[in-house]
Amino acid sequence: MHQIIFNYFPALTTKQQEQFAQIGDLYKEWNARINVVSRKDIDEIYTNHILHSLAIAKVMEFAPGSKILDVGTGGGLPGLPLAILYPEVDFHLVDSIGKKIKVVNEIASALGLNNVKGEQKRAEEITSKYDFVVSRAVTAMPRFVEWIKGKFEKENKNPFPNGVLYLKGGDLTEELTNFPKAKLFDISDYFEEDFFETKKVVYLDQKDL
Ligand SMILES: C[S@@+](CC[C@H](N)C(=O)[O-])C[C@H]1O[C@@H](n2cnc3c(N)ncnc32)[C@H](O)[C@@H]1O
Repeated sequence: MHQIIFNYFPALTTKQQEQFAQIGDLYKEWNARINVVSRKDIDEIYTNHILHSLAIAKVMEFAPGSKILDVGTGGGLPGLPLAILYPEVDFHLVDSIGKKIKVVNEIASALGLNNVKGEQKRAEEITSKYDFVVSRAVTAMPRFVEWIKGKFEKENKNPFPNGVLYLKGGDLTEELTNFPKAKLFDISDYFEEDFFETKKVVYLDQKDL
């Protein structure tokens, strides 16, 4: 099942391959105790959750030394798969619910990820600065932007200027009315599974928030 990750990311190191091979079982074990992904979806963990998270990496590669915030990470999505892919990038994963953060930290520790900090916190309370903010399925863009405005480093070290990379599905026309400069990337351009047919990565430059 994890083979799908190797197919789309053929340059993984042995360590990364081992981590991706392990993460599915870790999610299955933890999800039986603390619900972090829909239980009817857990058998599709590699496609619907792990590969979906990695769509962000197909849009833009994070430069080593970047600092990334994952807001409303739940059980660590998209942050944990991205942290495996980018061991030299620092990931701060926050969620307002403590038991979800327990799952994040347990999985990060079982995988030996030392570039992940999971913290129980509301997005609005964060005071640090980041190069990018990533997220999936947390809230509509206008509210999300209110939470994370002003939390960006000024200096850009990545291919795109610092900003937001948000995993979204469905019709975004209304949600993005106030963000005319948002760039939409179709995930179906990178991954052929039907699940990705209507799914997108939305990029917003922090200057346009
Ligand atoms: C539908 S879940 C998505 C979780 C994860 N991103 C995923 O895709 O599997 C939304 C998460 O956002 C969290 N959340 C909602 N409002 C938040 C806030 N203001 N600050 C931090 N987390 C928040 C919730 O606790 C919940 O875990």
